[in-house]
Amino acid sequence: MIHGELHEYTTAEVARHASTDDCWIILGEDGKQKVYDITAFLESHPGGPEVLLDLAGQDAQEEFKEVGHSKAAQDMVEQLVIGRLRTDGRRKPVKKGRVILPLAADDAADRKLGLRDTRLIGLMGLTMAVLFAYLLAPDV
Ligand code: HEM
Repeated sequence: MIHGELHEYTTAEVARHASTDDCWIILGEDGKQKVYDITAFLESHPGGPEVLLDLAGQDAQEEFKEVGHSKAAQDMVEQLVIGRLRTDGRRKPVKKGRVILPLAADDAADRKLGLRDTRLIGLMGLTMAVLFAYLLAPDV
């Protein structure tokens, strides 16, 4: 298929194809993403159908790269292309269940630490005040 003639799909359209009998994914670098119908390939995927179904209807580029797929796998992908992703200049939508969680947990830990620090500083100030009051108090 000639690249220029590929049909354009939106992320919303791709997202509607997310089941075992109708499964699309998005692959490719930002701005050059393509849409793939992987329904017929699910069962023959050497990595199993589950990993693909988890990403059904979504952008799977990051995960595809992380696995370090062979050149043969990358060539295989191109047999399944059905169109291009419509790019509207916006950032990619954040996917559900991404690595955002540990970061959020870190944030929470930071906030907790901040609160504890504030309390500690307050307590130190109070101790100093009492100490000074005691030291500076006129002798009886
Ligand atoms: C249409 C897209 C895909 C094609 C054509 C494809 C093809 C292949 C092929 C041919 C292999 C065998 C190893 C290799 O040659 O690299 C493989 C393994 C694997 N793939 Fe995919 N894959 C696709 C998408 C994905 C995605 C999105 C994931 C998401 C995590 C994934 C996860 C894996 C895993 C975990 C293995 C097993 C690696 C191993 O056992 O060493 N694949 N895939």
